[in-house]
Amino acid sequence: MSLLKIQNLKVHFNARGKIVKANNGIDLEVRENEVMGLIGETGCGKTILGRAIIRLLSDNVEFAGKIIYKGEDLLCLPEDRLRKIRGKDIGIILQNPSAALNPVLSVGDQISEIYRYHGDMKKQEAGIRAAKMLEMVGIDPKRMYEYPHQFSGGMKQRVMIAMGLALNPGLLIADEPTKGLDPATKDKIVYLICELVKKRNTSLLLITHDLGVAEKMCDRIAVMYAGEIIEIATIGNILSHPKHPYTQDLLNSLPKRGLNPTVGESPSLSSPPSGCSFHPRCKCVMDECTKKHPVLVETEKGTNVRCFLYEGN
Ligand SMILES: Nc1ncnc2c1ncn2[C@@H]1O[C@H](COP(=O)(O)OP(=O)(O)OP(=O)(O)O)[C@@H](O)[C@H]1O
Ligand code: NI
Repeated sequence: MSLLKIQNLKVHFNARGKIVKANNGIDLEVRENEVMGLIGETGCGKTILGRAIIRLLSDNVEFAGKIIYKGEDLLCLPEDRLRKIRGKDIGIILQNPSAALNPVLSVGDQISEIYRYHGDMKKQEAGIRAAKMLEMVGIDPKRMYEYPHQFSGGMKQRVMIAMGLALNPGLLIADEPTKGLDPATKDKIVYLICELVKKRNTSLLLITHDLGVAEKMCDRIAVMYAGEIIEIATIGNILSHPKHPYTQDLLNSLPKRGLNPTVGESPSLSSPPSGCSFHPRCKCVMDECTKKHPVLVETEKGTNVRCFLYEGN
């Protein structure tokens, strides 16, 4: 069953007269109880997509398309309705917990605030709930009176997870939840998120650079390039039969496969190359790739690819 269905989503910024097409025609579905990974190199539009779902973006932005959550188009909702959905139905763990946490509020108060705002709870009751959430993410509830600067990177990330899941959302969006953590802490955080979303029947949209993390956590993967999705498949198929030349390059850039990153620079989102945005860097480039824009086509059940190598097959 589909929980979130994004249809032809366009998120364009007007940045000093230039139109930055950060998301340019995204089609993506997240099913119930599914972990969907979103991968792609820096600047390709992953964070913007995560934030667009709950419209947590700057004012210089224009949207088009649909973001259907449980049958309702979030793009049509007024701000006050959306504010109630944020956190309650859709939780988000923002990139960089140090910036996302309030330095002058204790971690307990930051979690309590969520319950007081959404659940209309009294201070004491909200405090009890906050302590339970801390315990759930493996933090001694006695530490609820401490401030973010007293916590390590991994602990701050645990607090973010507690906040993201506090109201038991149907969907959790986690933006680079393991970034900057050492390998052992990373593994623990990955394990914790996986365990919690399974236990609570929460779907997860996981944004990550790290294919190793995606491999451990995801059921399916959507690969983004220059504001578009260029391949969607199960994690098994992505790892064993990557179809798009860019996905193949991404896999080859894994340390265990020789660490060969894609040559060339990622394209400008305000003036992308003609035809397929990836053609200037593509090892399989053909004549038509420079002229026509490929569409996302199903190559086999459950695998969709945006590449002329597979069109017409
Ligand atoms: N407010 C804004 N105005 C103009 N352009 C923006 C704005 N916010 C983001 N962008 C542009 O949108 C593009 C996508 O950014 P985004 O943060 O989604 O990338 P990302 O894939 O999450 O990268 P990373 O992996 O580094 O986090 C970038 O080129 C960025 O410069
Ligand atoms: Ni990002």
